[in-house]
Amino acid sequence: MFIEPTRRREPPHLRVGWIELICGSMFSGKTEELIRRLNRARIAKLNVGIFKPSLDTRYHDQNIVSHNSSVITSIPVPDAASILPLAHACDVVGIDEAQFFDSAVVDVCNQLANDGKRVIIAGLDMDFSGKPFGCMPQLMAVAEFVTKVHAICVVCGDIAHYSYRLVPSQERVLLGETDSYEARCRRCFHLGPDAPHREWVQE
Ligand SMILES: Nc1ncnc2c1ncn2[C@@H]1O[C@H](COP(=O)(O)OP(=O)(O)O)[C@@H](O)[C@H]1O
Ligand SMILES: Cc1cn([C@H]2C[C@H](O)[C@@H](COP(=O)(O)O)O2)c(=O)[nH]c1=O
Ligand SMILES: [Zn+2]
Repeated sequence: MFIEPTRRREPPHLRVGWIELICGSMFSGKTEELIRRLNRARIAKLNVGIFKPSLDTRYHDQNIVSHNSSVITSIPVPDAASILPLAHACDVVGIDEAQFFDSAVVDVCNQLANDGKRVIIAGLDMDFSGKPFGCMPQLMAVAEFVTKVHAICVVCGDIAHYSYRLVPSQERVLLGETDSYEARCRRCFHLGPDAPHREWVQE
């Protein structure tokens, strides 16, 4: 488990910020981990701002919802630059679905951290074809802390780090859940549609 660096309450001109990146496949717990860290920052009575790309309206316009139904309210923004003015008064800035943001998201995170804010940003590191997604590689490079979380392969039960697409679309952006994606390990990802899913085992 990630142990948060302590944030002392220095005067604003002495504050040092940083970037924490949470990455992994779908169903790996990125959103749960983001919500956990943001809730703890709120318990510490820090001013927390939470943002997501307005493109992602899967469950709710404003809420960020994990696959396990943890919820936190966020501000949907059309692009990364829109975060800066909205985060002005924040001590901690949370950002979900980083892979959908434009390339300015890297500068935005750097500016926020340079301004003394703790930035916690979560996103898919690979798309459905196993290629690095959007600005995630750049974010990994500039973040002080990178946490890679893993799902469970629904085919064989091993650790999964791929998001396998179950529908034929080749579009990079295709919003969806278990209807269109499943978590798979390296071996089962490459087995494709013929992967033999294990049966449920009754105790
Ligand atoms: N294949 C899977 N592996 C692990 N967790 C899964 C899987 N399928 C569904 N889940 C659920 O998804 C939750 C994680 O959801 P979430 O934080 O939204 O993940 P992410 O943001 O990485 O997609 C887990 O706690 C678990 O309840
Ligand atoms: C792999 C992959 C995923 N997506 C979409 C599917 C979901 O709507 C989000 C990821 O959500 P999560 O919080 O990580 O579960 O991204 C996509 O558009 N393209 C892809 O290749
Ligand atoms: Zn597997």
